[in-house]
Amino acid sequence: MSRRVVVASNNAGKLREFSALLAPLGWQPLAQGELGVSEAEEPWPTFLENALAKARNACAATGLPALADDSGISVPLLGGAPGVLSARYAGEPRSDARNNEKLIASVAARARAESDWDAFYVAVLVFMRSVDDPLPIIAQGIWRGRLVAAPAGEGGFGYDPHFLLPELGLTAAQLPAEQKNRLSHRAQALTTLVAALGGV
Ligand SMILES: O=c1nc[nH]c2c1ncn2[C@H]1C[C@H](O)[C@@H](COP(=O)(O)OP(=O)(O)OP(=O)(O)O)O1
Ligand SMILES: [Mg+2]
Repeated sequence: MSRRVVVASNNAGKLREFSALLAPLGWQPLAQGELGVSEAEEPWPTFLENALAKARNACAATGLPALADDSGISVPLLGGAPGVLSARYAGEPRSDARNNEKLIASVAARARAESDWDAFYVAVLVFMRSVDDPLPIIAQGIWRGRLVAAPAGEGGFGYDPHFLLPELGLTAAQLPAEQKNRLSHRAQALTTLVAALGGV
């Protein structure tokens, strides 16, 4: 039996990863853009609230269960920035290239020690069965790494070319997709979410 679920995202990189992650679970992911769902506002200060807003928006528009992801990269040296503002870090129009440039310049201007380049990805996932679901399933994942000034790799999306996994010696953009999908914040959160969902 396949479970139809609207993936409440317009990010092509996330949609690609969710397709790969959900297929083996027997879920049938439908991109919200293909169903005419308009983009949700995400003005909140927490990943959780933004993910809830996205999931509820997709449920309301489609009448189907929805899975939303609000995610970002956090740098302790920068007080946790860009965090929930990761997608808009360098302002409008949104651009991964300009976001990466701003992030690396901000860290390089302040960094004194190697550990100042530490960073982690965060993903909060929300699964809602319907727009009035009183008990959405919520899960989070964290993936620790270190920023590198020189981008490397063609895979992934967003900040991946600058996100090094020190123990692998590769950036997230250099990992084969299957490996990123075993290790990432998004993959960890999805594993937790599916376990919490149980047979519901
Ligand atoms: O695995 C990742 N690899 C690289 N970058 C990543 C990753 N995961 C999140 N990120 C970055 C991209 C974006 O700058 C922000 C997410 O922002 P976020 O609002 O959740 O997504 P979005 O606006 O791109 O699409 P949408 O809201 O339609 O799902 O964090
Ligand atoms: Mg967004």
